[in-house]
Amino acid sequence: MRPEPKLGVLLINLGTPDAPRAPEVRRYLREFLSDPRVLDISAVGRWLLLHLFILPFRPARSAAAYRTVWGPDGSPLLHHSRRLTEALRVAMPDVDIELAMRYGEPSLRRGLDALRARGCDRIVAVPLYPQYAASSTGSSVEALYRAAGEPWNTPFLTIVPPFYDHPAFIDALARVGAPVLEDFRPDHVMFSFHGLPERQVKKSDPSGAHCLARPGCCDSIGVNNRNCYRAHCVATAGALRDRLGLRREATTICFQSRLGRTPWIQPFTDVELVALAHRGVRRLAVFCPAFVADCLETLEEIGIRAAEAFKAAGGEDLRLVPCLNDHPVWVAALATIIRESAPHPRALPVLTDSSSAAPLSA
Ligand SMILES: C=CC1=C(C)c2cc3[nH]c(cc4nc(cc5[nH]c(cc1n2)c(C)c5CCC(=O)O)C(CCC(=O)O)=C4C)c(C)c3C=C
Ligand SMILES: [Fe+2]
Ligand SMILES: [Fe+2]
Repeated sequence: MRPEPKLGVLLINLGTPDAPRAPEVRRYLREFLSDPRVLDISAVGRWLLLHLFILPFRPARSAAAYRTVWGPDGSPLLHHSRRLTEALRVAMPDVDIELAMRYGEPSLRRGLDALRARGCDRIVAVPLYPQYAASSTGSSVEALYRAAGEPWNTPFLTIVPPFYDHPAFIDALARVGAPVLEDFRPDHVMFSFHGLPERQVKKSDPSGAHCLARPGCCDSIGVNNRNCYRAHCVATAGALRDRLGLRREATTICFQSRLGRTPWIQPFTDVELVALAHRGVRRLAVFCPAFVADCLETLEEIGIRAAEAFKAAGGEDLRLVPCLNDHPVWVAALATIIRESAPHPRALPVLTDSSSAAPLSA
């Protein structure tokens, strides 16, 4: 008798260094920034940029930044991702769940092997990036297909698509954020997303004529910008703003964490912070809805550095709204998102001798 297909879930996040020290950060950055989807320039250009300009200087600086947010359980990104995995195991006791990272450990290969060892031939993979970017989602999916294709008996994959406007995701963001806004009483709310080179946004536009071609190109999603990271971010921010009942004028959408001299998508978080303070905003709350887990980019870049910059420009206080992490509403929302994508063994009617309405042979 054919065994019941066993479903496994693989949660995938970006990855993080093993320790907040220059050698470990260098190893992490080398793997991350050697990815042609991240530094999408010629192989020679990437090698030169990495080895002449980034790896000699950035690891020490980034390691110092990591040290300011490193906890007793290590990197916040890994810590929160592990806790989410544990909580999801409790919420979905009928499936096996593993965590994997695109770069570093636990690797995609390790996660897939662990699921296979437990008999999971069908795997639902969840890239934990709400908005699509070729350098985050695309890279994870490409590496997943490669790793899944290595063994003799390949698993059968279903990949959860970007969930940037999924009502359960938006609702979770709102439920985590609302008590913070209630307590902090900001006079302005910022939605700060990870940035992306403009070139990468344009490459996701199959027409080559829509993305970043005119102001407002990201205000709605159609066939040409359906994979546009910036349009996904605008959709997340708009849905969250509406769900929280905020006025458009009391909010700002912006993009943080740029690297190098190539043009990155605008407006920039560090510029907007100062402009808001100069316009008289005193209390600023910041959501980071591109990240489901708190990490260096939220805790250090916004929680520490942006807060200092805002106050130096005349602001009174900046409050970082925590990421979804392992909050119970997010765990429930993620379970919903996964169940909606999971292949149901009997989702499609199968015609067999016993189930077919008409006899096979008249
Ligand atoms: C939200 C999804 C992410 C996209 C898209 C993304 C693109 C992207 N990132 C870099 C460069 C760096 N990012 C770094 C950290 C980092 N990036 C993301 C997510 C996305 N990146 C996360 C979750 C983190 C935090 C990891 C952690 O350990 O906490 C870093 C490393 C830190 C540093 O040295 O500043 C770099 C570098 C590029 C170039 C890029 C797209 C082209
Ligand atoms: Fe990044
Ligand atoms: Fe766009």
